[in-house]
Amino acid sequence: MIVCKFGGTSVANAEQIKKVANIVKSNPERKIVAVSAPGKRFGDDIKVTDLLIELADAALTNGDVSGKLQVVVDRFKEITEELGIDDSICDVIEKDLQERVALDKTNEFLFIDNIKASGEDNNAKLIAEYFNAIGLRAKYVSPKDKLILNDYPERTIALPEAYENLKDLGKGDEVIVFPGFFGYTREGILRTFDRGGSDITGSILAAAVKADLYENFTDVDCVFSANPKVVSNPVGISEITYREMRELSYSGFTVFHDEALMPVYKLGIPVTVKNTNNPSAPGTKIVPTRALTGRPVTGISADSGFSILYVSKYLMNREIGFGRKLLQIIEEENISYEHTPSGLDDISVVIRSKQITDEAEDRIVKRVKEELHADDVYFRHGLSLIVIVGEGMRNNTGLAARATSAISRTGANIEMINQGSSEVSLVFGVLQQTENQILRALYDEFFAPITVG
Ligand SMILES: Nc1ncnc2c1ncn2[C@@H]1O[C@H](COP(=O)(O)OP(=O)(O)O)[C@@H](O)[C@H]1O
Ligand SMILES: N[C@@H](CC(=O)OP(=O)(O)O)C(=O)O
Repeated sequence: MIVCKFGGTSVANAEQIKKVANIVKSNPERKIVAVSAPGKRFGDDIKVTDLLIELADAALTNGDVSGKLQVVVDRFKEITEELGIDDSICDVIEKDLQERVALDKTNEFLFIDNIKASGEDNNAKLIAEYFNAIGLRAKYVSPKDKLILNDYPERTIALPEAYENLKDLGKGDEVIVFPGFFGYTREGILRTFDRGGSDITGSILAAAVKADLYENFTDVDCVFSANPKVVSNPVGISEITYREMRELSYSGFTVFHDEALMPVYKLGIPVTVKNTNNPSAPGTKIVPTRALTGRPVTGISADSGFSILYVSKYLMNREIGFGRKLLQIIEEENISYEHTPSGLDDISVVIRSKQITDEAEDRIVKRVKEELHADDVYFRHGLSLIVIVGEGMRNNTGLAARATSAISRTGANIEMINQGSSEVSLVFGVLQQTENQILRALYDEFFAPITVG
């Protein structure tokens, strides 16, 4: 059995949904289809999820609820009309949105989740209806009582019972259309995953039914070795390991959500990233292991929005428990960290900036000074991480030197370097404004064709 996930761009309008139906029809193994909310139809279009967030904000601040609600309904109306299906589904969608907007707003976070999830939920209903209208027997299945999640405010994850509840999905005659991005707690409270989280739903479904393959359909022919929006015509990747993909997707390869790897990884289910607009292209296969080719680097990713906490103290290396106490202060602010490169007398903690408020920053600096008696403590913001990833890097000496000289040729400064102990990644912290320039320089260093001249 194959589980497929169709991203927002693949279900953005009627034309795209018709392509989805053709893809599903062309292989009877495609029994489970996870769908996102309608995404961007063109460059500066707005995703339905973003329209829904605006609607939720308006509902919380007594803004223009009816106008914003209508914009969402109109998106679905347009799709319904162009697909030529019964437009009564639009009344269902409108009523559903009105009910959600009227929900309890005591917990704003959960209220917003409820509104956001309607994009996927209503799109799944609409797509199931379209499949049936064209003779592809299909059934919408709600995540309610099936995709069980942990409780708010923990970071959203599926509980083990979700896999048990979903294990028989797809065993009947119909194609299952399942909304991505959300599930429910044991008490029936709706929660969403992080943005881009329909990839996670697809992976959970693939693991639950022990699928032979998880196909992730998007709008590019494959995963490229660098973001195609920054590097022109990057090399495509035909095969990549889970570990490489995890490193790259956490740090900028938005094409596949990093949390979506875990459920399939545990069972060794292969994943392919394919293009809805060009389904015959082979795509990228994500696999447990792969033969190492000549090229040591598989991909280079870049992501902005990082901060670094620098701490220095003379003889830090002799002080038992210094690192633990420092990380505990960060933990007590409910902040997670990405990397902790260190020297003899200094340590840096790399954190996603969106987690740090001004107040938390002041408290951390004060506590590190007073409780750990550090000589120097400060935060730097506005940083990007550039991550060079490749299974082949382990056996390749001189790679770090090549990377640092390529960066230095751009004139940019390196704020932090970290090599993961798995040795499949090399991380550079740089100033945000130098990110694209460095990414292109590193791409040229490791991927540009060698010209003899
Ligand atoms: N290394 C990469 N390879 C392919 N696509 C990438 C890469 N890095 C970023 N992207 C972007 O990811 C986009 C696809 O992801 P996303 O927008 O989430 O699609 P979907 O709507 O299918 O979920 C591509 O259009 C591309 O711009
Ligand atoms: N619609 C949600 C979930 C998702 O996965 O969307 P997409 O497939 O468009 O990345 C979002 O925008 O975050």
